[in-house]
Amino acid sequence: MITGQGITKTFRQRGGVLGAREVRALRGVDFAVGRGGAVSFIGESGCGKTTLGRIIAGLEGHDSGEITVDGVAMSSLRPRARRPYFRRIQLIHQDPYSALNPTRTVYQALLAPLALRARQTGRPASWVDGRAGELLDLVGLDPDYVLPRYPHQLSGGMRQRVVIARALTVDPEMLVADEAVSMIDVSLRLGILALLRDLRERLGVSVLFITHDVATARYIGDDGELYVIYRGQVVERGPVETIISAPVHPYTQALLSAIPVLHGLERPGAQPVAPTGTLEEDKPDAGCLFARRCPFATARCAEEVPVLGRTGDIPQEHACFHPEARSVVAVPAGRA
Ligand SMILES: Nc1ncnc2c1ncn2[C@@H]1O[C@H](COP(=O)(O)OP(=O)(O)OP(=O)(O)O)[C@@H](O)[C@H]1O
Repeated sequence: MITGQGITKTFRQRGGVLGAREVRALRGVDFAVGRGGAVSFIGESGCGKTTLGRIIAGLEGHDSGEITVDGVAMSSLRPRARRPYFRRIQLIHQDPYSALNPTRTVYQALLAPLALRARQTGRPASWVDGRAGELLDLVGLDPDYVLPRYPHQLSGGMRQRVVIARALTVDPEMLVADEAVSMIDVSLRLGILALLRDLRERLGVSVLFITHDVATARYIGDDGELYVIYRGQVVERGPVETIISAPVHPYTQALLSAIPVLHGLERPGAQPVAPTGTLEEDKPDAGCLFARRCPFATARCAEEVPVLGRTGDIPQEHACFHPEARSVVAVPAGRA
């Protein structure tokens, strides 16, 4: 189980005509991902998703809050002692080409981490070759074809499968997939998403999926949880199917309205919820962060901060004073 409590992160950006400024990338994010579980963080560009993924994978520090891995608080350990824990959390980047060294064959890319793994687990060096083949099989690649090849000789989908196989060399507990299919040809995306779902079932590895596209989040697993994040804050959280079929936060509704196709959810008469303004415009931090763009905001929203939690008989958690399941759905394909 990997958890985060109250994770905050502020970047200080220097330069530019406006001089230095602070960007509050994360404002107290809580999450929990159990063994074999699937959690998706969705939100528009700049909402803090990538920052969160990097913090969870141990690649970026945070200002306050706590990450625990199997009950061990990372803040209680020295940086060196944290490494074996963070090694269990492997990040899959959106660009598989830049993640692989172009001068190394797939065999060479897998050799180093597998040799290290063999030493760590007391296995003979001969184990490495067999394991490389097993891992490629597991990600749906033919080892004989792929092992001697360089990244440029493979398709984008195959390269991403190699990256996933390499992440599996350390027997991870969780894969953090940051827009893992966004740079892959549309025809190959579903295959990668199905692979991640399959790995959850076969290996019990959990998947934390970071995306701006809720339709892809669904494929990771219907049993998954969705976290909708806006300006560094989780505004709605719950089972993926509940949130997609009955979102209650106006920001989630706006996100879903922006999706051109969501098969099976097109309802006649549904009206898209259109947020007003842009992300940059709503600078003030008082009250609800979404208030200035929200079509349903009242005076209360500008003054009081809504806290993530449940109200009434709404099943999912939300941070909104006026939650209401609205019929938002996407414009069917071709009519966007
Ligand atoms: N290293 C950094 N230095 C300064 N500011 C940063 C840094 N990394 C991220 N930011 C800022 O933090 C905010 C959140 O960025 P982040 O990349 O986490 O968002 P995101 O939701 O992943 O967006 P995208 O989908 O475009 O990658 C943005 O305003 C970004 O400009």
